[in-house]
Amino acid sequence: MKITKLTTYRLPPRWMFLKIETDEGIVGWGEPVIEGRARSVEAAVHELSEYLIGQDPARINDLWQVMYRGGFYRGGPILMSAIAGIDQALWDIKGKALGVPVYQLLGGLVRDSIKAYSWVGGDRPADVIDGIKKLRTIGFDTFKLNGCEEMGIIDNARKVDDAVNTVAQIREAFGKEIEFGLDFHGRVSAPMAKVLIKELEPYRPLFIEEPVLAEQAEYYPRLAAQTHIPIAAGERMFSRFEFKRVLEAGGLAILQPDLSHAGGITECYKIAAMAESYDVALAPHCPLGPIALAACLHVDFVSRNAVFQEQSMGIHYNQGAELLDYVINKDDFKMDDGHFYPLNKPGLGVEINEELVIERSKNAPDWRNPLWRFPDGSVAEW
Ligand SMILES: O=C(O)C(=O)C[C@@H](O)[C@H](O)CO
Ligand SMILES: [Mg+2]
Repeated sequence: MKITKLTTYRLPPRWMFLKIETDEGIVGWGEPVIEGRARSVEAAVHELSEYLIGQDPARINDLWQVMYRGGFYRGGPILMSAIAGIDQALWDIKGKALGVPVYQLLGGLVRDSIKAYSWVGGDRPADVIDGIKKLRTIGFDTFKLNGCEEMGIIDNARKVDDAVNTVAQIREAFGKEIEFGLDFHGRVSAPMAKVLIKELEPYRPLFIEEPVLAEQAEYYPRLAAQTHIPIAAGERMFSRFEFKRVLEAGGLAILQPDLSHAGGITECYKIAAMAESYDVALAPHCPLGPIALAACLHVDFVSRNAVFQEQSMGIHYNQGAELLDYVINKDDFKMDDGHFYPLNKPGLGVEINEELVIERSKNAPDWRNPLWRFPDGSVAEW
C-alpha cells in the first residue's frame, strides 16, 4: 500500500481535519491543529507530506521518526501537531487495513470504560452552578472550570477572593457529590500560584491544571510541596523529551498530553508509559474535535494510569460546530453515566461525514483566542 494524497480541511469551530488517501482506497483521518494557528499547522502538514507520498503507511514508526528527525529542527506546537494529525491518520489506515480498532493494535483493552469530564463556565468562570446542574442531569459528576480571570504577577486579595468564592459556591451547592478541576490556564504567575493554591486547599479541587506556564515548569515540584491538591499539566508540552524533564523533576500528579499536539498516538502512548513508571496519572487534554477525542480514547483504553478524559461537548470554544457534528457514527461516542466506552470499529472508529466537512470547510473561520490586556495596557495571559 502507498500513500497517495494528503488533504486538509480547516473547519468550524476552530479545528482542522486531515484525510490521507492510499492507492488501495483505504483512507485515514487525523486532526492536526493548534487552536489559533491552524494555517501554520496546515502548512507544516503539507511540508511533511513530501516525506510521505509514495511511502507505505504501515511503517508508522519509521515515518514518525523521519518527520520528527528528518528536518533537523524538531518539537514545538506547530511541527508536533502536524506530526500528531498525520500519525492519527496512519493508525486509522492501519486499523482499517487489518480490520481492528487501534486499541487492539496497542495490546487490547486495559479497562471497560473511562470517565469523562465536562467544562463549565467560560473564559471567565461564571454561572458554573447552573452549568453543573444541567450537566449532572446527563450523567456528569466531574467538571473543569477556569480557576480565575486575568491575574497580575502580584495581584490583590479581592482577585484571590473572587477565585476562591467561585469554588466555595460549588462546594456549598454540591458538597462532595461532584468533583472539579481548576484550570489556571497559565494565567497565574509563580508567586500568585502559591497564594491561590493555599486559599483553595480547604475546598479540595480534584486537580489544579497549569498552575504556572509550561515554561515555568521548575515550579511544579515547589508548588506540589506546598499543597495536597494534585497538580496537572501537559497541554503545552509536545514530546516525550519535554515530559521526561517534568517527570524527573517531580511535582506533577497528572500528565495531560494533547493527542493532537504531542506527536499523536505513537508519541502519547510512550508518554503514558513514562508517566506510569513515575506513578503519575494520565488525563489526555482534548478541547478539540472527534478525531482527536478518538485518538485519546484509544490511548486511554490501553493505559492503566488513564484516569479521566476531557471532551469538548458544550465547551465555550465550540461556536459554530459541536463535537459530533461531522461524525456519522455518533452513537459510538454515546456516554453512559459520564463514561466513554471503547470505539470498536476498525481504525480510530470515527466515520467522518466528508460531504459536510467539504461544505463547512469552504467558510472556515480563522479562530483566534482573545488578546487580553490588564487595565494598564500590558498583555495578560488568556
Ligand atoms: O481544555 C483545556 O484544558 C484548555 O486549557 C483549553 C485550551 O487548551 C484552549 O483550547 C486553547 O485554545
Ligand atoms: Mg487547560
